[in-house]
Amino acid sequence: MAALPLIPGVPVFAITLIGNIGLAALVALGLVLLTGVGGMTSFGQAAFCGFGAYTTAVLSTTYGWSPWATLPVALLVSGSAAVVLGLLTVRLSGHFLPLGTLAWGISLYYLFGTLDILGRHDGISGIPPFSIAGHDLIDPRTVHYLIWGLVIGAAILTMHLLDSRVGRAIRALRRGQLAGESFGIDAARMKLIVFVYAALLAGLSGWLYAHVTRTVTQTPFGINAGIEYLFMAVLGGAGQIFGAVVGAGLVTVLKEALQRVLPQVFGHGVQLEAVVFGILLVGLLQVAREGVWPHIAALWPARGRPVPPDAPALARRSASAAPAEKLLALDGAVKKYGGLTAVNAVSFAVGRGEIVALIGPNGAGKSTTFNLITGVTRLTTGAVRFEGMDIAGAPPQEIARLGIARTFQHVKLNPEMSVLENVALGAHLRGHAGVLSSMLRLDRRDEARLLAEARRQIERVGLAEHMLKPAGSLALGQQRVVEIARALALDPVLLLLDEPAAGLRHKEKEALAALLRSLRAQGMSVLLVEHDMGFVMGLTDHIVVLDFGTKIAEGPPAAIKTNPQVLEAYLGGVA
Ligand SMILES: Nc1ncnc2c1ncn2[C@@H]1O[C@H](COP(=O)(O)OP(=O)(O)OP(=O)(O)O)[C@@H](O)[C@H]1O
Repeated sequence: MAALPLIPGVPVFAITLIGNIGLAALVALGLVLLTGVGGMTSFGQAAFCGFGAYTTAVLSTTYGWSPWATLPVALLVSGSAAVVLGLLTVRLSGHFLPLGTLAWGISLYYLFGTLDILGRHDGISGIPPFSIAGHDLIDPRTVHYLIWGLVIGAAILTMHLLDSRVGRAIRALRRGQLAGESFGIDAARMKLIVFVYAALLAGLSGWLYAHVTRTVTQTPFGINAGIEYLFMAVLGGAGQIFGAVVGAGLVTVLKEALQRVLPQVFGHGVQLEAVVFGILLVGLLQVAREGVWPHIAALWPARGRPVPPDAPALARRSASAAPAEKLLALDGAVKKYGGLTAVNAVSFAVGRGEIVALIGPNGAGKSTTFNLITGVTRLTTGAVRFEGMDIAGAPPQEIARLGIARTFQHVKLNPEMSVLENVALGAHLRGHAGVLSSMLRLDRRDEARLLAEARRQIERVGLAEHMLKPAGSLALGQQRVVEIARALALDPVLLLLDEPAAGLRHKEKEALAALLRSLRAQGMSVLLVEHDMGFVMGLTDHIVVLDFGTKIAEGPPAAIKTNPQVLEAYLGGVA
């Protein structure tokens, strides 16, 4: 890219077109993060370009500021607008989220064309060009370096961000919030961060655009442009950083080519560009659903990550403040769903260094009880105490912070992320790196310790050979074990395992039981839901039996085995 303007014979028109690709790529890059990685669809991204462009246009024409000096203000305005709109929008889910972005995208477009200070429909012209030491950067060949320098810089910073503690948290959002929240990730905050980040890139693009074209009107900041940017991100390969550049290139070149070729074929009276453009894009997406970039990337061998080297261990949780208390105690816990009582006045306790099983037939209320403990569902009445503290009503992030880690009945890993990265997500609360330090690569020591911890936990559960594979490529039983490693990476005091042995072979079950015994010997407590009675009876210290939401028995395995009520209700006479 850098050499392009130096190559003799490359026409200025081509350089200008490539500059436009760069401008679009900046916006698409934000969308890659927002939509492709974070799973939030935005049609309104062009409006943030508008904030950047109009801010610098007003400051540099009306107030005579230098274009360079307006950059921080342009970013501040775009970023502040994103905070306000993000607070309103990112909490929406499903189709409400894109509809919300459409709504403010349209509103802002009309606002830009209505305000006197922004020149109404005529916009603002006479914007000064960039200049360095008295030399104006008017020639597309020189502006080229500025545009592409910023695109490449933004791509590198974004790449760093994605490959970090914060990046893992952002990537985890796409598969639903619960798994991330259960490991202390504040999903609402993460979404807002991504939203603002994408808006800043769009604002940067708008700022550049204003001083490159030197005229700003509302047209490039409307919904049409917003849709086009989204197309670029999706077509290039949503979620792929270089996809943004490829998508921006494809859409910009295709539009340009159609505008040149079609009038020659069909005459100037027929405007078919939009129709043909639409058909071509839909066709391309049919062929390459994941976008174009993965197909390009497949042309050369993937560079695998190495197994992370050893690093100093992360700090461990300090000992409990109230060791005399039972670790976990449910006291008359009730959960009603309308007329159905899923959990009916259930009380039981888990002591320190104890393995307790919660058993019962399907629909007995076991998972609901788990959800009450982990803050996923709110109690109707009753209490849940952890180390003597009432934790009923605390959100999952807070529960994780206290040292309660869980696995899920329906595995909630990010299948595209490696086993290592999934497990590292479990150690999120034990790291400290934020957005800026991640982008600037100042997080490497923190990151090395998180990855080394993830590696240790993966080795501990016996999955070392699968460490670098995508989690989705493992057998379901192994994925459950990955979830256990992820839970262990939190450095928990209490481990909640929802059907950990489901899908495991006999040998794997034995290994799992040995692991849980060794955790118990180290003082960890485990509460597990399990249908495999052989596994439960041989492992646990105490069993709680639920039926139709009510506790019908509890005691040591030997007593439960022969309890007539349990045999009647749960084992149905099998034993
Ligand atoms: N969100 C919900 N809304 C309405 N009813 C629910 C909800 N979640 C659970 N239930 C009902 O509560 C009861 C207990 O369900 P729960 O999933 O806790 O049982 P379980 O013992 O975990 O069963 P399984 O072994 O099949 O997972 C069931 O009747 C279920 O249909």
